[in-house]
Amino acid sequence: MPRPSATEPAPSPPADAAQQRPVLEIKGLKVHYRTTGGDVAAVDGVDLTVRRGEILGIAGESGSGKSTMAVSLLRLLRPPGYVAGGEIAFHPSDGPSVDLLKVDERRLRALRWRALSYLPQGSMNSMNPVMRVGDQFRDVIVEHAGQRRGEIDEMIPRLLRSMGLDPGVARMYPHELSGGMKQRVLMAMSIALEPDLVVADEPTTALDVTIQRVILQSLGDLRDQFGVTLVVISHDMGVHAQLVDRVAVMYEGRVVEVGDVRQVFKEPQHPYTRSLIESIPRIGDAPWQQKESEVR
Ligand SMILES: Nc1ncnc2c1ncn2[C@@H]1O[C@H](COP(=O)(O)OP(=O)(O)OP(=O)(O)O)[C@@H](O)[C@H]1O
Repeated sequence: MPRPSATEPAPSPPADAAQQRPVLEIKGLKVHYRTTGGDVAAVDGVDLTVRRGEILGIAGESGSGKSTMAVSLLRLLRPPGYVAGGEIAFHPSDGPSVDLLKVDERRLRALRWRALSYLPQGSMNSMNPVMRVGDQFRDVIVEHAGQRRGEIDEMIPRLLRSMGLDPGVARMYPHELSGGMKQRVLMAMSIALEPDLVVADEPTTALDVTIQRVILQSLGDLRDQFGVTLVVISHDMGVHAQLVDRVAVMYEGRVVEVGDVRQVFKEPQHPYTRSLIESIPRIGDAPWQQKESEVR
């Protein structure tokens, strides 16, 4: 095959090749915080691949670096944090690959919501209190995909229904919704523009147990119904046992173990993983045993 000349753009890979590429490849990521006592290495050389169509869990106790990694890959890291090294290759299904750490702000804005969505920790409290839910949807959709304006009124009820919410929720204000409803509204918003990847940081924290189950089910639906790839960050190993395909365990800024979730629960390789698994409260069947029994 002739090589493209310097003036000719390189041919894009065929669509099926793009589908087979991972969504995200993190290599040698280092993120530090400057403190008066010296630099803290919050993320200390992480390599991690997110495969297309999977739900990847990121586990680890508070302080292990999970959120720092999430905000870094979305380029939302604020001082005194800074990226000390590494690269994050993002491969959207309908565009060229980019290094999220180097891409310019304009391109990054174009990727947010459309290709890469983020549900930050505590995002339920980030909704605008004086705006109806439907208007908050419209804002996101119009700002990031103006040309779809005509479709919006049809899209919002469909998205709300897909997350098990009544379309009437669009007319409500955030204070009229429970925590679980708000979380589902945000999840519906996160997939409005059909992104390749959704990163959800502690999506079930601060919700009671029954609502947690509903949220986990809805997160699973995002992947099963919409084909979204998900990264779910949670300190709660029970969440990983019930939801994810693969889990990466972080400890002191490093990924100490990554693998198929059942394998990791069955035969944890790292002592830290073992201690995380042992710390799950057991009432009757343990969550990962439930998952296995559901398959049988
Ligand atoms: N603004 C900051 N200044 C200094 N150190 C920070 C700052 N933010 C986080 N850190 C440190 O970085 C490390 C990783 O924190 P990070 O919040 O990423 O962990 P986490 O696993 O997401 O925990 P949590 O779930 O509690 O947020 C911790 O040692 C934390 O103390």
